[in-house]
Amino acid sequence: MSTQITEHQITNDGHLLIGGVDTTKLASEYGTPLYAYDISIIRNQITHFKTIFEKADVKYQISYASKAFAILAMYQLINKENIHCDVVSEGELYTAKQAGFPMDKVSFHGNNKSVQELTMALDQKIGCIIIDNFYELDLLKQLTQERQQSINVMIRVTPGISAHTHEYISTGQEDSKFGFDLNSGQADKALEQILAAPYLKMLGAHCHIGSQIFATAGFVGAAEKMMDLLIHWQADFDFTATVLNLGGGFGIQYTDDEKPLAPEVFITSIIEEVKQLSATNNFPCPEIWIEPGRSIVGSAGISLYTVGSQKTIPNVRDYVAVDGGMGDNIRPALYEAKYETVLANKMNEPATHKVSVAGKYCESGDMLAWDQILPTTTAGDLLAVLDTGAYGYSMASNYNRNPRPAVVFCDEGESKLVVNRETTEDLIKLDLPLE
Ligand SMILES: Cc1ncc(COP(=O)(O)O)c(C=O)c1O
Ligand SMILES: N[C@@H](CCCC[NH3+])C(=O)O
Repeated sequence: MSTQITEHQITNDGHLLIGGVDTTKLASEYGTPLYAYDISIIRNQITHFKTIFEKADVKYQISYASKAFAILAMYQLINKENIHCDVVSEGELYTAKQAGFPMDKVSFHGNNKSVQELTMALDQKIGCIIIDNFYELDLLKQLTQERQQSINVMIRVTPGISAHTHEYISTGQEDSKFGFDLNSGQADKALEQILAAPYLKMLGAHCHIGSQIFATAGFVGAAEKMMDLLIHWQADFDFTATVLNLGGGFGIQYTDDEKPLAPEVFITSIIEEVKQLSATNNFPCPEIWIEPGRSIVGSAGISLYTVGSQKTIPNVRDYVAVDGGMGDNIRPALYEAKYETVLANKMNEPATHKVSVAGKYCESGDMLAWDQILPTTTAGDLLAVLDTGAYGYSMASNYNRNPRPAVVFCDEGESKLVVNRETTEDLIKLDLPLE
């Protein structure tokens, strides 16, 4: 069984609890597949991040990377925790707005923001636009000039740091679609243009080296390069940045053999580097922003499925199929991501069988987990995939015309439905008949 589940999370009759709620009750009340979140984990993680900065006595901002999980209730939850968030699309910005999230606490990311998106950001007077490229910079100069409206900006820089993670989620290397390249001087050119633009208020620089990172070296290297950049900007452009945004990417534990560093290890090493370079260069210590996504929501969520068919190939493999798969969690198919699973209705039964958990989609690659040691599995059992809170529901699709699952928040033994299950009628809502 996963080391991440303690005896407090199991009922006497062997049912997995989440946020104090029996998962078998969740399944019968809301159906499966179902995303269930223990929201105390989200709150605690945010408090934990805050405490690290407060102990270090530096100015900081935590900006939740909402792409990890972006629904109305999530924006409302993080607003209660009084942190910022970043959005990457009109849809995320709209959801945050509808959730009543304060627009001045929103930053906007993206490597190809449309005129419509930039206009919406200006209409909503959001906190900051993180400019990614010269095309966007030109658009924003033009729009702010026409509207005679000022807006805070930062630029995203690719610092030339390779994070040791899956290449699809590595973003800080020079050869990346994101950001202004540092080595060729693009970042300096962007700064000059911003300083000359009357309505763009430059806060500082941003970088994000990648996601699911397990070592501090990349963050420390990025902090060093970014501080060098800010010091150079002060010396050569007479511009003193007030914000250094070092992005997200802090890795979490998905499987027993992964050993991620605690957030304090990452954050403390970043803070120390920034503080030390500020002091030695007589540069005012900038406000340090981070953009954690996965590390805030990942371990708070599980996906619940009902077991259906099984297939045994003698001397090869036993497959157990569930009623969801790559439509509600694309990560195993996309990144070969690994998860731990449990039989949520048989937590006290001995785990004796090695099985691989297949989804129901028409793709051989639609597997949720390989080689799981579970109790004897029968049709109707409730299977939980653990730690699916980040980039699970947010990357869900309707492939094979499967409706997307419902989402519930659980806390202190109570559950609340926060996203309805899609229906088959919903699936044809946008379709138009030929005749
Ligand atoms: C700019 C930016 N910030 C923050 C994040 C959040 O990363 P993570 O969920 O790994 O913390 C991402 C996604 O990788 C990102 O692209
Ligand atoms: N979607 C990725 C994370 C990186 C995306 C954000 N830049 C994942 O599921 O691991």
